[in-house]
Amino acid sequence: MAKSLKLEENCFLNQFGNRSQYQARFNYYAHCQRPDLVLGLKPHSDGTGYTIVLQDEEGLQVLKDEQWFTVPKISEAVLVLMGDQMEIMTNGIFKSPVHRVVTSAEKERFSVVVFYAPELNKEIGPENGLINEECPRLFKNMKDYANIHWEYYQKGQRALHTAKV
Ligand SMILES: O=C(O)CCC(=O)C(=O)O
Ligand SMILES: [Fe+2]
Repeated sequence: MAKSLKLEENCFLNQFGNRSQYQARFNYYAHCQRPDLVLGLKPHSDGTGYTIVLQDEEGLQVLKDEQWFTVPKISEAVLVLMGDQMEIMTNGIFKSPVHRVVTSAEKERFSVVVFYAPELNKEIGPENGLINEECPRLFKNMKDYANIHWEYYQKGQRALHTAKV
């Protein structure tokens, strides 16, 4: 990811720190008789650096231009979703998408999700190499963004605006 932005190869790894955190969540979505009324998971963006998703059935949807797009099921493929903290570190270049999980009347669904986040109490912020006259700094340096994200998540809101300059 750093190379794709012509940055020093370890720059994001350095921001995550030596004690960066991996957390795994195993999700089970039962089939549901009223998928028109019931979501598996409400719309949100992740407060992580990035998130790795393995799904056995379709159901995950990503919001783009006010439309929901279903992530296709590709066997043996993992999906990597950018989280809010990568949006901050890339000064808004990599977008942390709003996503949700819908239910199905026919199929149950399992997913394994790994959340990768910077170490606790580690300051992160936009890479200097991505800030210039044309692209001014969009985000502040922050510590423990995941905690702020969680407070907003519980209210069904995004937290990214709290990191804006
Ligand atoms: O179950 C999934 O595919 C995604 C779950 C998810 O978005 C999350 O746990 O944050
Ligand atoms: Fe998520």
